[in-house]
Amino acid sequence: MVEVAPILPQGAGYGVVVGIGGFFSILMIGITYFQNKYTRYSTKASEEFNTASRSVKPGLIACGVVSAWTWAATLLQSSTVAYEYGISGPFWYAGGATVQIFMFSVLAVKVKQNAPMCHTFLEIVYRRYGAATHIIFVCFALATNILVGSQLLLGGSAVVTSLTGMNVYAAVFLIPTGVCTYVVLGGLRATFLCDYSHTIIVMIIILYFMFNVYTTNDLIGSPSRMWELLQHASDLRPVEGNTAGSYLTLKSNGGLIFAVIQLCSGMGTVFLDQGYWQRAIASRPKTAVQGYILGGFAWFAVPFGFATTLGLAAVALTDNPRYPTYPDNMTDLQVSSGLAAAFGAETLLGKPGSIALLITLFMAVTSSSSSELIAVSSILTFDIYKTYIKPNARPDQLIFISHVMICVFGLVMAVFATIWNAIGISLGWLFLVMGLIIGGAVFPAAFTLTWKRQSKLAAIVGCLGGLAAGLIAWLVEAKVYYGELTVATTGANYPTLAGNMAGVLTGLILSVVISFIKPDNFDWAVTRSINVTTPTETPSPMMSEEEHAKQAEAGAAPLELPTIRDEDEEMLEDEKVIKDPKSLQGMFWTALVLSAVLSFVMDFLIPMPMFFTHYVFSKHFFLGWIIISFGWVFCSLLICGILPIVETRRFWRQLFGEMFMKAK
Ligand SMILES: NC(N)=O
Repeated sequence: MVEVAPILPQGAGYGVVVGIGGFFSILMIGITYFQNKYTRYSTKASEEFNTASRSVKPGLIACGVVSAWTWAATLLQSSTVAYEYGISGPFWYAGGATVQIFMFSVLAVKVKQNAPMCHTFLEIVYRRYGAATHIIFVCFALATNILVGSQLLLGGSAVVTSLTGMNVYAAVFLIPTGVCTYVVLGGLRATFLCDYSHTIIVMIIILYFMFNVYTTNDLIGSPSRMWELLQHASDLRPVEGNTAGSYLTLKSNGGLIFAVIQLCSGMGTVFLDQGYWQRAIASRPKTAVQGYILGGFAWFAVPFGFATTLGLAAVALTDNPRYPTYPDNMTDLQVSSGLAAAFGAETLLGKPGSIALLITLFMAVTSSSSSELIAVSSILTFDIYKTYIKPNARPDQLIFISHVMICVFGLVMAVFATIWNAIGISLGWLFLVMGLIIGGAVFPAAFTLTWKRQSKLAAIVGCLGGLAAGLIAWLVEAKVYYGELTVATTGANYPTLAGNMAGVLTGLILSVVISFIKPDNFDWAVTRSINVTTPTETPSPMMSEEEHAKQAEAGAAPLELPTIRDEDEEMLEDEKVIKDPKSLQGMFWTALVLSAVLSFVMDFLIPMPMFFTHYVFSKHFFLGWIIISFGWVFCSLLICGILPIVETRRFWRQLFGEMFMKAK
């Protein structure tokens, strides 16, 4: 696919993919051993495996959100839009996909109020609307996971292949193998711990690139030199639709179109991805909102910092003899495959840069894949197996099915990525198109949990009408505007913009109009009773006293250990909150106001004045922009790296005491 010779040997590709995957699997065995021995959360309990016992604190939730939302595309497509539109690309990539995480904080608190014991958002659909609607939503949810999962592998494998020459199909199948292993071993909680390490590594490598490019590199080395090189690139290759063709302006028509696509598509890929619901379900009730607001804030820095560095470096260095495609420009396929970042890293830093990129990309792909794997496994276990095949399944059967489904979905992701590779679908195409396929279900899904007036008819017609409108608008626009339907025309800006907007907005309009004509008046008590039909049937996420006694005989820790006492206390506190959903009403308003204000500031107040005034960044303004990007990445590192340790410091102190001093 790519004419540029790989800079690294094939062994580096296999080493990273197999070696790091193997390392994390071994780490997971260790974590699982200590979790089962020193805490009450047993990975053998299906509640713990799939919901982390609904006990995770906000720092780790924020980190998990960042990790799930950091795709290959977050690094690659953000650099592509930096390459295509200049400084506006990274801003819109980040701003256009952060607000959905902020908005999800509202759904997170609503889950705790209206369906606190659910495992998946689809269980809420089933209980509220019945089987037909449930099956439609399951199809949308699985389509979302398949599109996202295969897109992760498509982007990751393209760059691994470009950098190392590793066989692309080997990469596609080997990347999920290690992830499947560690997710099967550890379940959701242990996945959070791997998310933690992966996210920190990604952020440290982003800082490594940023410091190199903006402080020491011989080709750039300072913001002011980057500004000069971008000015020069604007003269050589002016950007159509940007003020004066400049790479240094937010007045970019292409950038703005991308922003709208990103907003619509991101709503689908957050609201319909069980991975984000799973993190809300795993949160402690009082802190779910914090987890999502902090997670959104922290995630912004990943594409913003990375693409403002490597994407812009690729623009600045395209006409440098060290650039891999020199003296040519990148081909459209290379750009669309997300190779701007790879070429930028290679030009700036040679082999060390390529290795750093390979590692950060692998971390991003594996941590978001782990989220997809356990999300789909929950859907297939609870929404298909338990709902339609074996309603009285025992916990050990549920765990077994969860394990099998993780492996099944790992294979499905790889098969779809293989298909995209074989038929010539690139990361950029898939990224722009996937939102229009799933967008119709965004608002019907959100309203299922938040709006008691949405009727069953409105939910169904909203989803299917949105899907039809999205597909029609997309294909008609491509045919009318370009005169033919090809991969190139269907992946272009205007058709994908039309499709994404039509999908999401039609779903919204149909759901609202139909619900107003004939509204439902749903009683949330019905969804609050999911999985808690009688007190004795309440599934315990913790080990029972008997289970614990059995484990204690086999060497597990006794129940009176401080770690275990604290876990019991937290569980009791959370149960009280869940029994009184009104106690979360303050959190709901906080989430609503914060997400609205932050979204407005991020996507309107900051960029629009610069867009409408056609402002081109001066050297000083660019310097300020870069300083902010550094500051933001550091803040994100604090949120994801330090906060989870601070909020669990008591646990770690007790755990080490129990492990090394045999404290009782
Ligand atoms: N997760 C995204 N949209 O990068």
